[in-house]
Amino acid sequence: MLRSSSKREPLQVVVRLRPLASSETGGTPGKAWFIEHRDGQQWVCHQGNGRGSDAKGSFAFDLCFDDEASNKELFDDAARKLVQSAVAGSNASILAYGQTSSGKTHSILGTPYEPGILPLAVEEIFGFQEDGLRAVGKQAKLSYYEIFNEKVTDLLAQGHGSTSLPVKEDAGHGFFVQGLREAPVYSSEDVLRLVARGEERRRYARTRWNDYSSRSHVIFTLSFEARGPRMEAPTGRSKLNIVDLAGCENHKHEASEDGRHINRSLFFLGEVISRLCKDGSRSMSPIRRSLWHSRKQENVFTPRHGSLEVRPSRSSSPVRGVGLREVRTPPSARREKNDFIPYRDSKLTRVLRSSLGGDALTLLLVTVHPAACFAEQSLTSLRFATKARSVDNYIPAASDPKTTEAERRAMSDAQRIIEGLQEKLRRLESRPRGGSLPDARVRRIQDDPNHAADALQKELQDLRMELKEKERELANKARLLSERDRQLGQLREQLDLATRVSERRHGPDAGGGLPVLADHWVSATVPEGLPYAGEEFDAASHTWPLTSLASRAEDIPCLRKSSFVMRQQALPERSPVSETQEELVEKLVKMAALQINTSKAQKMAESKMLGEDAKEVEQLVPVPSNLDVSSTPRRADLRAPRRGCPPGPPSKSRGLEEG
Ligand SMILES: Nc1ncnc2c1ncn2[C@@H]1O[C@H](COP(=O)(O)OP(=O)(O)OP(=O)(O)O)[C@@H](O)[C@H]1O
Repeated sequence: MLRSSSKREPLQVVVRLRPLASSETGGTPGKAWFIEHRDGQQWVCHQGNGRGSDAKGSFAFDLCFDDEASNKELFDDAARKLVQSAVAGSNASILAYGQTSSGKTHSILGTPYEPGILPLAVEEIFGFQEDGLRAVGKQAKLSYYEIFNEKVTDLLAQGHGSTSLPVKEDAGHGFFVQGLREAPVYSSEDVLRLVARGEERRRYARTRWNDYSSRSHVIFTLSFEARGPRMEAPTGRSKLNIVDLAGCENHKHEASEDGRHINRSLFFLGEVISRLCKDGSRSMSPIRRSLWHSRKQENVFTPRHGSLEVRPSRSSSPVRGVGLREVRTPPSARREKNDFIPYRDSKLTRVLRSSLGGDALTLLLVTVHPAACFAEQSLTSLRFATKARSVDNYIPAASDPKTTEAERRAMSDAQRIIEGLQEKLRRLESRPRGGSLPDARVRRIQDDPNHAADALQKELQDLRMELKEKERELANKARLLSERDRQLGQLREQLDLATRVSERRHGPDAGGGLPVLADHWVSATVPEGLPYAGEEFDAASHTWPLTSLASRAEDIPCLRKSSFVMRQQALPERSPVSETQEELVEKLVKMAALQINTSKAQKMAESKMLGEDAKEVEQLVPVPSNLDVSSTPRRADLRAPRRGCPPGPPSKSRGLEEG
């Protein structure tokens, strides 16, 4: 029911073989894998090609890139459209998975001579318009963090507070990293500078197979907020995640503590993927699926060229010639048995929740090391990739204007609550009879098993009803929210209209929507020490000129000149301010205070990171929640804003003309 307005989008899986250096063959000659285009599909094939004991089979994928493919080709053919979708308003994720040294970081970050997916994506986002994202009414924020040994570290921040950040869950955001820095970015230079800074903190180490091996999962997130010309509150949000997963390692060779953590978190990732495979429909042909079911008892199945292949078992089989090449439960059976997806088992799967079975368009890039000595690990990666092809994500119909942000949020809330209840139900169903129940209940079951069974049955039924009730409640909530959105839209239209009427009355030269206000001082009760206070705020009189707001209009989207023009010279000496206008001013001042304070704080945090001015950062205080606005005209006191001045009372000598 909740997914009716979403579009099903399977995970897109692409495979890349990296070039093989002669020093890397590990004693085993040659390349083990090659790419073949056949039957309108692309295959990664093992050199053994199905013959002899070396045979590993072939795997079909959406796209395969051989060792001659460049990062640019990879980006153009596989990643560019996801990046564009993220800017347009859908969530999108690009995940790089593969064994250590298979080329994940090379594909994601690249080199100065061959930029990878990340820099190419940034170029695509900020470089396609002269005015970057502003031209399309978007603002972007960047976060960059790593998960190392189950600990989240903010790569953009410094100090103790930035390591071991908790991953929390809430109704509005789903899983999120608490306390993570989100830096506003306006150009590709901004992003790449911060990424370069983050890379200095990222954990790399020399391993047996890679001189510069990533020891952590690294997550780059660009969040986009859409804002209309007059609407200060964001009207839409989307995210682009680019994830460079740490490489899986073979325990025989690498038994380090880090390696074990990496393998464990990748195991949980594999578990989530396995549970999400509904029926393996993309990895299994109809013939194979029916054979699977008919031969369930015998368990004979090898994924090879989409056909069934019978192979002698490695282990002893009771039936000669019908061996157990792979013994697996069909995914559909697993799914029926247990609909619960274990996202909570690791931090990695929590933060990737929306990319796996969630609401993001997802590209899984699986990198393969072609050396024969890595054939087993490559095979594991290719099996993982095959499984991932049958995972479906559900993309909200972003292009449908009827699907509001509020509805989308309500839907994901509902989804989470349902998952929680399903988990509760599952636990209850799988609870061992007697053993783990409290003593009193055990006694009751022993005394009267029939009655106890009825009671448990009833408990189950109640839970199911609770689940249904919650679904209904959330659907109502979604309806209410969309109604509220509609009303908000109407109010905005009314405000628009009022502004236009005002413009007509006072003429365009009188300064747009609120001409009579420009000549007034707004007295605002703001706590002392507010970071912007020193620039435009008279701490002694607690007075803040609206003219300074107008001069900041360039920086503050809510005060863009197009929507809030003030030209003091053209205005009458004194004009009355109506109550409604007063209210409007109060709102604008509040919003401006929040905006200025936020951007200031972010800039200061950045300065602190650079170690430039730690004192100023300490002076940060919370944005005031109440601003008392009075409309007393005080033209004689008007002063022009003083950009870049240190905190303190403004100079009395400056005149209006300087504005
Ligand atoms: N497509 C490619 N073209 C040229 N060189 C490559 C390519 N892919 C990988 N390499 C080289 O192989 C080495 C290992 O690659 P990389 O560090 O990207 O592997 P990785 O999968 O990220 O490893 P780890 O998981 O250990 O971090 C690097 O020296 C890299 O430059």
